Amino acid sequence: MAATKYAQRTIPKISLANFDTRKDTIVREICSAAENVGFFAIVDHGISQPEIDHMFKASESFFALPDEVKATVPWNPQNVGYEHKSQIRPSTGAADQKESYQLQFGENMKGLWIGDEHLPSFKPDSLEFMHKVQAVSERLMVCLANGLGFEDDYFTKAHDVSRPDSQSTLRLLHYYATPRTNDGVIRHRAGAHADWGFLTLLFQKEGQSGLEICPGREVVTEFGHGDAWTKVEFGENAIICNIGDLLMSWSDDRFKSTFHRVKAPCEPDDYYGERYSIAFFNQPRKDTLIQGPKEKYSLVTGGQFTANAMQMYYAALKAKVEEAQRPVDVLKDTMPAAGIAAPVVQTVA
Ligand SMILES: O=C(O)CCC(=O)C(=O)O
Ligand SMILES: [Fe+2]
Repeated sequence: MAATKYAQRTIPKISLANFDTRKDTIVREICSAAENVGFFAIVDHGISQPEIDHMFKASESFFALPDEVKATVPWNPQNVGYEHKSQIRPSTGAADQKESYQLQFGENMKGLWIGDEHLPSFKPDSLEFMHKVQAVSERLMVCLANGLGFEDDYFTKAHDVSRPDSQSTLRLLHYYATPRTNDGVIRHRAGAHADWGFLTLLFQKEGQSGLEICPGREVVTEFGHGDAWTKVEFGENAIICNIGDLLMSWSDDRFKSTFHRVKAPCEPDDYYGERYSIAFFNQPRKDTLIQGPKEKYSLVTGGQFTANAMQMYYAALKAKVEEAQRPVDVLKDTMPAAGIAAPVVQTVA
């Protein structure tokens, strides 16, 4: 197999310290990163390392539960719950070798919080962490709105997590250790993709590397296959942020939604151990009206945008699976792309 090509690219690291007095500088830095790379890291964001470590501990405790206990909170198309090895990406046509548990703030979680008898403080601890990540997201939303010429609270109102139908999602991820065998099988972790939502915030653990990006989606090959990738490596106190497809269209393509992946370990220097990460997907309310300041794309609601994205996703996946001559049936139980709430009726038979 050809060695992966890598390119040195600078992924900006932006401090949110003294936000109120430095707001103009922070807006400039965030908008420039969003326009040029689509990825940036934030530090001095106000969530302490012990708070992040505590959430990772909760995540590890959840994934360490017996399979039959995890099966009591199964994933459903509202994009909540537990799944393992069920997410097939259009870029690979094969399931990611991971398990994940998705949590939301509102009514979609009914019956899907792991029971107190298994993990007593899991729900309150997770909700507390989610509200902290939401608060950081709201600062970024103020900057992004400001940069696009909208009122400061334009995006925060569209992502109000106190609404019962809020769709923003915290996703706990656990990638299994990959055997160092030389059998030619690629064990995908998170196959190359772009996120469909508004803005993703990602927490990683020191030493558990693997996240890579391939910017310039308009010029790279399909899903960046064969293109040059860049490793995303920051200390664990940094939050990695990336623009999703929704914000790309909401900004008339000014801000870039970028291909990224967690590399399938296959070369000697790759990281083969297990990896835990935590992603927070900001998703707008279903009734939000979405249109960029230049009206490049027609007006859609948050709900319509999601449904369109889902349709495109399943069409791409179907094409990939057919190309690999596997029965389309395998799509029946697949979960949708990252950060998106699927419609209840799936579009692929
Ligand atoms: O686990 C990671 O580091 C990335 C996950 C990701 O890109 C996603 O779930 O959308
Ligand atoms: Fe992603």
